[in-house]
Amino acid sequence: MPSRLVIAIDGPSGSGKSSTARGVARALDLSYLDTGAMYRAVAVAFLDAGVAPQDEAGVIAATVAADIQISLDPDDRWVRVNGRDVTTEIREPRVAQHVSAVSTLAACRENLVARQRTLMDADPRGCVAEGRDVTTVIYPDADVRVLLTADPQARLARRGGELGARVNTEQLRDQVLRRDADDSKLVDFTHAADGVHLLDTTHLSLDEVIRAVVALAKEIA
Ligand SMILES: Nc1ncnc2c1ncn2[C@@H]1O[C@H](COP(=O)(O)OP(=O)(O)O)[C@@H](O)[C@H]1O
Ligand SMILES: Nc1ccn([C@H]2C[C@H](O)[C@@H](COP(=O)(O)OP(=O)(O)O)O2)c(=O)n1
Repeated sequence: MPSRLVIAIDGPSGSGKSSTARGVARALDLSYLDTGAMYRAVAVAFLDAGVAPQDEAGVIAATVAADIQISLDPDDRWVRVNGRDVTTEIREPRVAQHVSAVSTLAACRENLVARQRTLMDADPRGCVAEGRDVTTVIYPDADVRVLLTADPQARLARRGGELGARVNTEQLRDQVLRRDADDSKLVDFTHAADGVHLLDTTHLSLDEVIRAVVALAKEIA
């Protein structure tokens, strides 16, 4: 394996990106970047500032101005925006409902992509980063690039298992299926680009998925 290793993982909601990326980072002793947490943090920032989701100029201004601090430790996840800890808040349904207002604006993506590249380069050991455009836009030169997929039913069941009684069936479908449809407007995370390994996780356990990605990393001379 190279002395510095970069692993890029993309996929739709509930495909297992975060859990897989954290497991791989632990197994290979690498830093971990949750790029989606940054989109979610910006959503909190614009909502806090009273900006309406339809106000594109307002959402862009809130993105550019957002001071985002994020942990790169797979065992200690936290994110702060404009000085406030929003680790728990970014997982709330109101954030999932409005985060696509950020992800569907090219200017917001450009701003976050530049920060994400810098964060991926911060640790000399290397990094495992996950999101929607890590394999294609943020780090197309990554040593290992993986696109995780899973049937919609499996993804709904996984996200439902996480959120439990906090959401009803309609809210769950909005969080997973509507959000994926909106999020795919500017990035393609359903087809594997050239050189990207496609891994269907529908019938795999989390451990099996982690082992498959670690094996890909170990294949590198
Ligand atoms: N292969 C898998 N089999 C079963 N459950 C999984 C698998 N991968 C992830 N999960 C579970 O599904 C939920 C969503 O996973 P997560 O990693 O947050 O997905 P994503 O980051 O793609 O939205 C978590 O509760 C996680 O433990
Ligand atoms: N690299 C990324 C990461 C996330 N996003 C967007 C798309 C998602 O709706 C939000 C939140 O991403 P997150 O990975 O937390 O979402 P899931 O956990 O997969 O449901 O951010 C993106 O557009 N590009």
